[in-house]
Amino acid sequence: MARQTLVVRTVAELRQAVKRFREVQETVALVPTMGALHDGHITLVRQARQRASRVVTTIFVNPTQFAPTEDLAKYPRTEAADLARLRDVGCDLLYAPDVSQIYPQGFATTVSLAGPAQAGLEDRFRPSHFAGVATVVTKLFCQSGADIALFGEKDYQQLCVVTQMARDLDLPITVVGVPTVREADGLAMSSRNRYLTPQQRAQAPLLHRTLRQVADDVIKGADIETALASGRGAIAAGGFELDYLEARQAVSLAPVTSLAEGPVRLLVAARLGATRLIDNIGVEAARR
Ligand SMILES: Nc1ncnc2c1ncn2[C@@H]1O[C@H](COP(=O)(O)OP(=O)(O)OP(=O)(O)O)[C@@H](O)[C@H]1O
Ligand SMILES: CC(C)(CO)[C@@H](O)C(=O)[O-]
Ligand code: BAL
Repeated sequence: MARQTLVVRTVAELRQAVKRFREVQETVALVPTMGALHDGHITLVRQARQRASRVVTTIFVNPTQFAPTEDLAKYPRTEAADLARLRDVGCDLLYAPDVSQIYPQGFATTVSLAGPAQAGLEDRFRPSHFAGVATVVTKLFCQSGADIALFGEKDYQQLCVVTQMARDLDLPITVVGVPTVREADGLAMSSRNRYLTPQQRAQAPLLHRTLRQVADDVIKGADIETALASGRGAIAAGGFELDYLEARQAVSLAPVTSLAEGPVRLLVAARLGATRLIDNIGVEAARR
């Protein structure tokens, strides 16, 4: 039977609801999102249900992680449909705060960290992005008091940043990564996929195909830089504007030049017209 999904919009209501869960010794899992929910998000909620007795999903399009040139204003907002999906999957609570609940008047603190947040990659192209993410995620952790929080590997650098941040700040929460959910043709599910024209949608799976090809080449013994150079060529030939295609140590995100320094993660970001897509795979996982 589908569970009821209660909707709350203030910190006080959120705390009250979580306190009620705690009174009967429930464990609470948090799934932070920006809404426009797809099967990737729903997989996070399903995994959350397996790992905790209560699930809180948050929908908040966080302004501080968008640069002024980015898509904050046009970011898809589909709360009624999102709530229906959350009800179907048995999420207990939707926390959909107004901006004043997260950044009340006079808010003056930013959480920023070195390590994976400054490893280049997304940070090179979105320089204030991870400070915005780290700040809002810290707030959501503190406001909810959840025991665990689930994040998708699709945003791999974000997962590394949040994991490091929780460890560095002794936040009393366990961060759990969930493998990327893909369309049948390999495209990583993303709320931004809906911006793609039919022609761009047909081009988009090339990103994942190229990641797999580079991984295969490296596994067969190719030099990592040579395999990446050929991957970069394929992505450009496929009509993308490439931001980066790089190999990194999977935990620290430090640059790597050989599998011996592994585990190795391949990460890519590229644009089709105005739409920016990201993806990544583990080289060792591609062996399977
Ligand atoms: N395809 C996916 N598989 C697994 N997790 C995902 C997937 N897409 C998003 N997530 C995770 O869902 C959480 C919320 O992400 P978000 O709401 O930004 O969705 P998104 O689809 O990544 O949106 P965007 O297109 O803005 O990047 C993040 O932890 C993110 O990594
Ligand atoms: C983690 C997050 C919800 C913080 O705004 C966002 O970056 C996202 O949706 O991945
Ligand atoms: N999925 C990460 C959120 C962002 O791109 O801003």
